[in-house]
Amino acid sequence: MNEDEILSVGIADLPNQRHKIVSRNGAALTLMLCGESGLGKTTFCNTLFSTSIKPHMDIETRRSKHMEKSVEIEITKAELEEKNFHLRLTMIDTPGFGDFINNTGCWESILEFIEDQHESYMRQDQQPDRTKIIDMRIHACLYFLRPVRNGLRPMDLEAMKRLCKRVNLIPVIAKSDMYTRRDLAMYKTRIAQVLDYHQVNIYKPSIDEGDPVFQRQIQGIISAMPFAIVSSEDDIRTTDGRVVKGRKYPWGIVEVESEEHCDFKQLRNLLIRSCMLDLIQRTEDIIYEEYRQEQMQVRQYGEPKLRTIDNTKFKEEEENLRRRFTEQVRQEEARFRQWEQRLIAERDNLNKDLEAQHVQIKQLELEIERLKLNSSSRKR
Ligand SMILES: Nc1nc2c(ncn2[C@@H]2O[C@H](COP(=O)(O)OP(=O)(O)OP(=O)(O)O)[C@@H](O)[C@H]2O)c(=O)[nH]1
Repeated sequence: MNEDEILSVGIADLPNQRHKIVSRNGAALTLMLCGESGLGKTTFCNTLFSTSIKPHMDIETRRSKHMEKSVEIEITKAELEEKNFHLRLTMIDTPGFGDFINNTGCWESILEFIEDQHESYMRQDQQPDRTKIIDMRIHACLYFLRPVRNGLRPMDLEAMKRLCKRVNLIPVIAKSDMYTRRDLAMYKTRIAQVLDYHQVNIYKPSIDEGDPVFQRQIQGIISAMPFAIVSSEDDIRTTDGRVVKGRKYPWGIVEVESEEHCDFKQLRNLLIRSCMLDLIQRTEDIIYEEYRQEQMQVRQYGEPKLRTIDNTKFKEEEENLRRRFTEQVRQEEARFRQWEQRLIAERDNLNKDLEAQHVQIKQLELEIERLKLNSSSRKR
């Protein structure tokens, strides 16, 4: 054995062994895309992995989905490989989210889906055989925002308040090439302030104490939050001859990967480079654990989850149904009362007729009696 071989045995080689195991096994990453239709979720997904993972929705389907007025869950799976590292990717899209005039409670079905994945894992974990566990717990939810003057739309704030408790939440300002630099800086500050004020706990990568290069990278990612991104699946040739992913305008080219133009690169670093493991570990060790502990406090081991009727949409429907039912009962009662009064009036009329006929009969009887008396007195 030479000196190098001796050094590569034992504790000092643990990181290499770990690296080999992780490379061999690969990783499974589940990402959720949330945000109203047309904000560029599909384009982002395809730009992120430089391949057409998700097909674009055609206009007709998009229109019919709008008519259905429901939030759907759409799952796309893909296997990616880079430098012998396998990534089993699951993308979860939420078509219909925030697309209607009344968006009250539209986050409920998404929240329920996220919780169902924790629940499903917990139940499988309680089984004797845990070799075939299907784990669909979501490691990060990218929330696509369309900023407004005061930062966030109330619906986005309400949705994020709830989602941040169950998933690593990453707010993203979509289509940032639509805003001027000054507006974008203002939106970023306001969104951060609003989220902070309302204690919306968005994902912040943990800073590794040891490695200064890694620390700088993470600092860069944190300072870019909330990310303002531009996505594009098109290759554009720049004036200096480079071919880049970008969007071409009469006034110039927006390069997706340029840190001068947007934060796409920082977000990509976070998701699939520097912080992928942190996202997965935080989901398993903190978010899932919190869910498990909460559930274990309110139910017995193995007992099914209690479905509380706190779905705002259901509550609204229930309230409408109750109102309609009360109104119908009120109308039926009024109709019945009218009918009853008509019957009473008819009965009174009949009684009056009867009375009149009775009087007539009595008069006729008296007449007969009188005639009988007259005829008998005449005979005598
Ligand atoms: N200006 C600009 N346009 C973008 C950007 N990203 C996507 N788009 C365009 O926006 C349109 C909608 O993009 P999609 O990716 O289909 O949006 P989506 O959120 O997936 O929409 P749904 O499929 O309806 O949920 C397309 O024409 C894209 O080319 C961006 O960063 N900037």
